[in-house]
Amino acid sequence: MPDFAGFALTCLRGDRLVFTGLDFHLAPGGALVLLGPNGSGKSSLLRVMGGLLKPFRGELRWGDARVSDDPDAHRANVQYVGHLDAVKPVLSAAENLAFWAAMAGAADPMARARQALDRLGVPHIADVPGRCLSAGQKRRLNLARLLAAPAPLWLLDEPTVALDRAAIALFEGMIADHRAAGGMVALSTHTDIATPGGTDLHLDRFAPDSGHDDDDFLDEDGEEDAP
Ligand SMILES: Nc1ncnc2c1ncn2[C@@H]1O[C@H](COP(=O)(O)OP(=O)(O)OP(=O)(O)O)[C@@H](O)[C@H]1O
Repeated sequence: MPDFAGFALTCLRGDRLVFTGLDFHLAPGGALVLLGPNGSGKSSLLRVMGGLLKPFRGELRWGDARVSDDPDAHRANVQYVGHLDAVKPVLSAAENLAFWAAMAGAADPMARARQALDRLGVPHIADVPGRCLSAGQKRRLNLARLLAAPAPLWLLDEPTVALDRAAIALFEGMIADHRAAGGMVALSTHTDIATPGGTDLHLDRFAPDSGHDDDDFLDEDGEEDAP
């Protein structure tokens, strides 16, 4: 499994410089915990890492390859679970997951979906339509996507929001297993999530300081890059 790293990353959203000069490195089995106050850029960095948002400056590398040379190949290495739930309301929980498993090329998507729901402790929601799921059940369903449609790099934006304690424990076990198999994870959180041996990355340390001439950035491209 290759390393994943970012160098001298600068992120601009709208007309706001969010972070600048940010480096990170993830080795196989590694975990990066993104910390910082509201608005410090945790979600933005996860989107940059996933190729959903182009960095204004800097570059990402997957092993020796520059991510910007083949963004589609990079997206195939990533499973991103964000704030907005991706649950289709008319499909059952299992059908929602089977869709993702099929997209990932699973031979038997429905079997994979049911296994993933079992692992998340919610086999009983398999036939429940997405619109009838509770917030925590939806979150478990989204996290089950990590198992139903596996990828080496997990990018997780506040993954434990709405989860009860039992679900958080299950989820921590999933992360440990993923890392033990050489997978990598970057996650943002405002709470404690057990990631033994993980590295904390404090986004507020990369906030543009008062010495920056922000006009240097805004003159070139004041707009946010499209995904
Ligand atoms: N779609 C967008 N367009 C323009 N600006 C945005 C957009 N999304 C976020 N921003 C801005 O980017 C900055 C960083 O936001 P981001 O969501 O990355 O922070 P965060 O650390 O994840 O915050 P929180 O802890 O509240 O989730 C904020 O100033 C925010 O207003």
